[in-house]
Amino acid sequence: MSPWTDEPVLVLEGVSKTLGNTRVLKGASLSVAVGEFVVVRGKSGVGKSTLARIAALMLKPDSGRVLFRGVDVTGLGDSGLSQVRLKYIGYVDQFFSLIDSYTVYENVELPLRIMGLPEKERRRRVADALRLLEIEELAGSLPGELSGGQRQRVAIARAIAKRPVLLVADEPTSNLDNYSEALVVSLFRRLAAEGRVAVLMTTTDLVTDFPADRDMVLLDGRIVERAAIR
Ligand SMILES: Nc1ncnc2c1ncn2[C@@H]1O[C@H](COP(=O)(O)OP(=O)(O)OP(=O)(O)O)[C@@H](O)[C@H]1O
Repeated sequence: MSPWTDEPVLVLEGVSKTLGNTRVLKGASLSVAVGEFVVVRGKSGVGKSTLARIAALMLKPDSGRVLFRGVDVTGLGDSGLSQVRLKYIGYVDQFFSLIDSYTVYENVELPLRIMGLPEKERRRRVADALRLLEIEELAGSLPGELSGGQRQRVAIARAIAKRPVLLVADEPTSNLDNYSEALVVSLFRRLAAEGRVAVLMTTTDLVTDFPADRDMVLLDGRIVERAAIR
């Protein structure tokens, strides 16, 4: 049995965050366990990226607790947090953050190098991730040669190649055509269902039905069940 079967991977408890003069999060709470695919919807500017960055341990809340695999990580220093991120978290940000001088293959491989994986394992994981995102033919291309949607799929491939325990994807479908959006969403659903990962996805899409275990909305700094406001 997996050591964290019953324990949510990530718990946000009453998390608040002010950026500039804006109180973006006002006691937001959420939990995600391995096997779960959780969607957080919200209009532009409501704080989805702020929430995603806190969930990916990229940003600390002003108050509230962040538990990762049962441990309160709010007090951890930068190097402790970056160790946890490197080992356990895949994060897809809104800007893709690809390295322009690296090929698609090299971009997806980079975190695996930093993790210290042997070359054969790196090759296997990169090939798997590129295949799952249907971008094998782009392996030798540079990011500058790709469309926005292709770059987004590369960023998702890079995050899943790490085989993270927690995958945080901030608006990962915003640049995708309908086909690619369905591909990505069903991939998240499948990876979670296979019990390999806890997936947290944000989206500005308030309409589409996603195959999520929990469908939440970020509203006025808090997270509520979508069903409760329909
Ligand atoms: N560094 C910052 N300094 C001041 N205000 C900020 C900063 N970053 C974000 N904000 C503000 O915080 C609020 C939430 O931003 P955030 O990026 O989390 O929203 P979002 O829901 O992800 O938006 P979008 O869907 O447009 O990406 C916005 O009002 C934004 O203007």
